[in-house]
Amino acid sequence: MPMDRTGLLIILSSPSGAGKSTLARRLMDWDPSLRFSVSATTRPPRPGEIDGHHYYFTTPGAFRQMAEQGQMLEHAEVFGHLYGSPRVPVEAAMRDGRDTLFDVDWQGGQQIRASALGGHVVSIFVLPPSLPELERRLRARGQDSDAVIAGRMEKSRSEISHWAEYDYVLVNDDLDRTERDLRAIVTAERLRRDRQGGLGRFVKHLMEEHA
Ligand SMILES: Nc1nc2c(ncn2[C@@H]2O[C@H](COP(=O)(O)OP(=O)(O)O)[C@@H](O)[C@H]2O)c(=O)[nH]1
Ligand SMILES: Nc1ncnc2c1ncn2[C@@H]1O[C@H](COP(=O)(O)OP(=O)(O)O)[C@@H](O)[C@H]1O
Repeated sequence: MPMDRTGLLIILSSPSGAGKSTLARRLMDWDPSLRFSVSATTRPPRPGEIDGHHYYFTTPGAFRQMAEQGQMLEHAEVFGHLYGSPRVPVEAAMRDGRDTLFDVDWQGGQQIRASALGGHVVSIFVLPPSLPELERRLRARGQDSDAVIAGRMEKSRSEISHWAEYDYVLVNDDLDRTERDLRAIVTAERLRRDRQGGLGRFVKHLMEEHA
């Protein structure tokens, strides 16, 4: 008997540069059945970013229209640009029992928790080991101008101030260790979801099978 399950909603947030895109990529390599929620954004693409893979790059007008039509599960302004998670693919994944991974800021985290999707939500906040190390990583990534980096550093404190809203907080010092912790969280939360979801029916079936 297959177990009924609703896809898990996994929220990953951090100040810019703490490593959440890197961790998200590693998590997807570990489990290709995870679905990454590709966000729409009005921010211009960075070198190497692919439309439809990293983001759906769009205009403010088209973005606002999507939001007004209720096509966004959540949306927010971050660093002067609009970002949002398209609703339909998330609903489809949940129905199919596939887990969705979101790379969103704290505003997105709050809206996904509050959304009426009714699934099992787990939220993880990634902290840098220090603010100088955060800046070093932003520079090492080599994709943002000094002005953009300064803006992101300035915003890092307000993003970090939301850490306590999250179920788990990881300090991303050693990347391999953080990745292992993240996998452990996903594995444990899947088991909790099953416990709350279809497991009851499964146990009933198990007991009746040889009654
Ligand atoms: N609320 C919300 N935030 C998003 C979404 N997509 C990305 N973000 C956040 O926007 C911020 C900036 O993202 P990005 O421009 O890719 O920069 P990066 O985080 O430095 O790689 C990050 O905090 C992301 O988590 C989204 O769909 N909704
Ligand atoms: N634990 C870590 N130790 C050292 N460098 C890291 C670590 N995690 C990520 N990085 C590097 O820091 C930079 C920013 O990481 P990224 O995943 O783009 O952050 P975010 O998505 O949170 O903005 C990248 O160059 C990445 O390779």
